[in-house]
Amino acid sequence: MTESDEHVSVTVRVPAKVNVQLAVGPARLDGFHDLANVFLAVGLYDEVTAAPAEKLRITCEGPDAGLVPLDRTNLAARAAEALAERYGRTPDVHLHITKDIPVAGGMAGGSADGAAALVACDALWGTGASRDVLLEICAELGSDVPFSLVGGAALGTGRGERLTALEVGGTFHWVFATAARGLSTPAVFREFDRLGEGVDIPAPVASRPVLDALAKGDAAALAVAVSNDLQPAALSLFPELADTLAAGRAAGALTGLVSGSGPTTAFLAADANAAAEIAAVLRASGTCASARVAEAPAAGAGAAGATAVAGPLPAGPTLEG
Ligand SMILES: C[C@](O)(CO)[C@H](O)COP(=O)(O)OP(=O)(O)OC[C@H]1O[C@@H](n2ccc(N)nc2=O)[C@H](O)[C@@H]1O
Ligand SMILES: Nc1ncnc2c1ncn2[C@@H]1O[C@H](COP(=O)(O)OP(=O)(O)OP(=O)(O)O)[C@@H](O)[C@H]1O
Repeated sequence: MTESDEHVSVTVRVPAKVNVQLAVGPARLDGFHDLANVFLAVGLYDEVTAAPAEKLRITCEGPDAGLVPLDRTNLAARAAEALAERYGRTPDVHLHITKDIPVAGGMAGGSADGAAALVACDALWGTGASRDVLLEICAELGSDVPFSLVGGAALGTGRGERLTALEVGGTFHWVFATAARGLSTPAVFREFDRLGEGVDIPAPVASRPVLDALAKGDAAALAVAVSNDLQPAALSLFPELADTLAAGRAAGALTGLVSGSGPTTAFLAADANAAAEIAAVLRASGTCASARVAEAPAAGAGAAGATAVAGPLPAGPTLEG
């Protein structure tokens, strides 16, 4: 950084996700599960701003900021360290997270911040990492992180990190009901294993009706086709979610399902008006902490337009000066 770059900062916007299909295979020897994971990026966003600093520092603002770790376990910090290590530099960066994605909600909030931090540091440091290198680092950080980089819709195979982009033929209107407490992703996978003991679990396969409904932008067809193999495990650990699902369906949702490992519940609506109505009914139902509307698909952290560079501040006299 030269002196004139001192005030440069890079801000990257990154979306949450919902899984419109989450087919889970048996536990692998490494403890992970093979998936057929159909990701859809939705318009609830975190922002990560990277600015030069003497050493790695994380700050966070937003209603759930108190739940976010500010040490090196934060996925944004891990992303900065991974990129710095790869290019032989020090991760001398201040990462500020503006958090709007529910924490520990099954919407890949931490993964989103990891992907956004990677893109922001790459731009701030002028690293020029290729998309393949960024995707490789994302996959090291976590199974959901590559998707946060690409956004849109994608099929994730392996543990969910191997992505194939999917076509989306229209806008989908969603409502997300957040819960008063979080669920741990490893705990939900463990519960999946416990519930499946003695059962022959087939290898996961992507659902043709899900892919076709996405490609056509057909909400009614998608509502019939969605599935989440982790839902019984999430409901087993968090039985009250059944009340939220019932309330959203009664309010006119085309379908309701647990988002990923939960406990956020996701409701598909016929249009924007229906989504607003379902959110209002859910808020009044007493079965959730909050209800938010969001449209899909949304662009990922690596998309053109997701990155904004600010500064350097203009030289010369200030207003006071
Ligand atoms: C539930 C989903 O959010 C659906 O998109 C993801 O599969 C979870 O992705 P993630 O939070 O990025 O997960 P990771 O950080 O990679 O792994 C956290 C833990 O979740 C479990 N895990 C995760 C992914 C996977 N395919 N199989 C697993 O069993 C493992 O116990 C792992 O230790
Ligand atoms: N940047 C971050 N934002 C939120 N949580 C983070 C972050 N970095 C690390 N964490 C840790 O990760 C845990 C899971 O948080 P996160 O919001 O990513 O859950 P999630 O949305 O359920 O994840 P996923 O859907 O990918 O399984 C948190 O409880 C927190 O301890």
